[in-house]
Amino acid sequence: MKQSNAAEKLTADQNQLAKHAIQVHKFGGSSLASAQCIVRVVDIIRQHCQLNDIVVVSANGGTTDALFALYHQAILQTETLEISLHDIKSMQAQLISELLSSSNEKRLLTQLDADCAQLKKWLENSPQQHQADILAFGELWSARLLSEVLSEKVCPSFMVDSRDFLVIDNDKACQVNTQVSKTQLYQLKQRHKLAVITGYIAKNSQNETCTLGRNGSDYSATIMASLVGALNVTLWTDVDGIYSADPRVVPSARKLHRLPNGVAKELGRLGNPVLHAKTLQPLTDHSTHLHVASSFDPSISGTEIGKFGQIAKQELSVTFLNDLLLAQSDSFTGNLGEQAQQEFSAVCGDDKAGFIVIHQEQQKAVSQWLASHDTEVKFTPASILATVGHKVIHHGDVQARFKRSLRHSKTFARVNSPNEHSIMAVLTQACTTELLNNVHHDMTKDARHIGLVVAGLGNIGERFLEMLPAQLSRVPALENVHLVGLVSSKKALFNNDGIEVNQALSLYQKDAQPIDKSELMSWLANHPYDELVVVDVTPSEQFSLLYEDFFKQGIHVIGANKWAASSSTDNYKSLLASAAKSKSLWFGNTTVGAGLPINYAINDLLNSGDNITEISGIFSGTLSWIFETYDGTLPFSKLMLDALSQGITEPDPREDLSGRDVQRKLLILARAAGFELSLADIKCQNLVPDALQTLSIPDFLAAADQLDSFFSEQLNQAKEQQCCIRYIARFSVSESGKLTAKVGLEVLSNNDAFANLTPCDNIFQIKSGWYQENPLIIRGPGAGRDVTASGIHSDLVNICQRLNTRQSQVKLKGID
Ligand SMILES: NC(=O)C1=CN([C@@H]2O[C@H](COP(=O)(O)OP(=O)(O)OC[C@H]3O[C@@H](n4cnc5c(N)ncnc54)[C@H](O)[C@@H]3O)[C@@H](O)[C@H]2O)C=CC1
Ligand SMILES: N[C@@H](CC=O)C(=O)O
Repeated sequence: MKQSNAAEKLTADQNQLAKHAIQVHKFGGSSLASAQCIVRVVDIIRQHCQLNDIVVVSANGGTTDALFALYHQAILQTETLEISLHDIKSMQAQLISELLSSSNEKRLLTQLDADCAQLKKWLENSPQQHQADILAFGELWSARLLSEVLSEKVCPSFMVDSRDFLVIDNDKACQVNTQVSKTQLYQLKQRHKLAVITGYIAKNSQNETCTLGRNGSDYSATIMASLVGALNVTLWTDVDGIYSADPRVVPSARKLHRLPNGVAKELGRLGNPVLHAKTLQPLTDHSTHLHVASSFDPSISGTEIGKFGQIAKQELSVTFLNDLLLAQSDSFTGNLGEQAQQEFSAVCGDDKAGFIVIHQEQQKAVSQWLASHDTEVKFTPASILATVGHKVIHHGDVQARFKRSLRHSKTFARVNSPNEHSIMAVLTQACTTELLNNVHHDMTKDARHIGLVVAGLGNIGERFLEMLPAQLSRVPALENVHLVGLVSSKKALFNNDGIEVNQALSLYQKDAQPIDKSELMSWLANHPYDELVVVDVTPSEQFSLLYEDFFKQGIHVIGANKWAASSSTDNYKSLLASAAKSKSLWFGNTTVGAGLPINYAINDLLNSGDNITEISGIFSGTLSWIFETYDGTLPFSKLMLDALSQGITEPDPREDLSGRDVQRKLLILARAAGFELSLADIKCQNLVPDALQTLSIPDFLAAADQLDSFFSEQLNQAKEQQCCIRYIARFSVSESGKLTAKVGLEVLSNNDAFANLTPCDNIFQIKSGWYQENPLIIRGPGAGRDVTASGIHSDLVNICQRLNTRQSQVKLKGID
């Protein structure tokens, strides 16, 4: 969940901090089914509630079913009534005893005795008259117990029987008398205490108990939210969100992290197992957000329902309703047809073709209605299969895809819903699992939405962003990638609805806000995407220290930054282990050789069973460019400044001249080849004189001519032997397993393979079991804006291809 606003155990006087923006938390029966579940709920309340909030509860799991069974036994006057009553009482008594201290336990057991005596009386004497009163005990017991446990363990709490304030004017349509209910609720509220209120039950205008129908507690929660103007309602349940299809039937269904209100309502109407048709009704007038979250694993972000921008509006889902009736009659055409659709809240209908689709239990009412119009009707068993999405009926491509996905099925008709959020196929046979899976696949392409955050908006980051719009529009694997974050060392811009890629940098300049590490991590931890990829194009060690946290959150990383991959052996191993544990992907092909596929080649040899014995070459684009160009005509320092202005050096060129950058690259490759070593194991020749090593970057650049005499001397000596100077990296492993690694300036014959590169090119020479006599050579541009940014794009495509084929993990009832 987004916030952790823990309610400490506070006395009344300490409660000045109680916040005013009320949230409603509703816990379903499965979340309260056992003492263990209730302890989990208490923990959630401790983490997520404050004293002004409202907690709404269903009956403890299984209790409403047991009360229904009691009621039916009472009607049938079966002999098992006594035993069943005893069972239900024992279950409650056990929960009380397991959860409460002895004095409160005694008090609640006495109340339970009294309740059960009353229950018995009603069951024996007048069950039909008291059906709702009988069912109401479930919520009553659940609320009473939870509020006692909270008072003992978390904060002062009190229980409210919703029949003391919630008035339903019309039993059938469950119309709330808002004015009366609101006034009475405010009278009942106690300052500085957390209210635990019964869901599912209310009273009618005759002051009798009534129920809000199956799953009515969700409806109770949203009614209460609308009465108190709550900002958020969280439905804590046994699933971790709403999926693009029922995940028990469609394994490739993916979680919908954000659903626009209208779409959620339509899903509820058309059979979504989590959302119920009435739940969203009370929330139409103001901007309350609804969350669906798992009480079995509150750390998983669930589904948020509310007002969202473009990306959330792109989501498509598929749902179905079986056991319906197709009713065809002349009376269902024209105005009368429209009237019939409204009268029976038809699932769908067509007033030109003359049919409506209704629930089976409405058959009698429909027949009677038609009899009064003296028309005939034909009823046929039917089902509907629908694709649901924001204003989906207006999307020609979705219409065409839906039609195509149904090409092998016998479809009676296709109908657009009047609210514009669904296209329904009416079938005269049941919708099968196979059909649902096929249509889901065709409609959603089992697509996963991938959020992209770019950190580091300098030389390479800027070029990466310039290339991004064209990449997104032409590479199929990037179809569902959304740029959602831009981060520099001081500021960040985040937008869950996506940052317009064509204006990314100007939007960043205009809207970015200062950010610290904890704000950054909090945003990243709460992103609403199936997957999040962070591209690290900073040169920052600080930023690389966040990788561990990224991996713990399941975030994927593409790094051009070399710090993490060349950090200490312990840290490197721990990063690999964290990434593996949370299935995070970590790509860093551009850390060595920019866009050249050197890391891929090494991985491939290793994965194919080859043994690498030697890696050597020129690994620095900067040093390649400088030494290939340096013939004594221009001073060395002039060439270095030139390389800096071309964007091929590190932000501080001393990283290159000191050999550190090459040392890191050699370490990265040796590790990729399967060897365990650290930077200290690689001898490094530093070409920066001591006097220049500690200067600021501007001071170093101003004093760069102090480099010249050393290099001119080295060059002249080499020339005398018909040779040249190059900065070379060498790694080798002997037959006995001894590792040797060094980077430094070497004098090479002018004919050497490393001596004749195009300036700025890198060359990598690999010897292995398979490439012994004739080594594998990879050569090409190894630094620069274009090649590095395109190398990062290549990593992004690779990551997205892998992520797109991943199945989402459905969590039901907290089972891993
Ligand atoms: N220039 C090249 O040819 C290649 C560069 N790289 C690597 O790419 C990375 C970026 O290089 P350039 O773009 O040339 O550097 P740059 O200095 O032009 O840009 C770096 C950007 O990172 C930002 N930054 C610094 N610390 C940060 C932090 N803690 N959090 C967020 N942002 C931060 C800076 O504000 C700046 O916008 C470096 O790690 C470099 O080693 C890798 C391969 C080739
Ligand atoms: N300065 C580096 C840039 C890439 O890592 C180089 O020249 O290779």
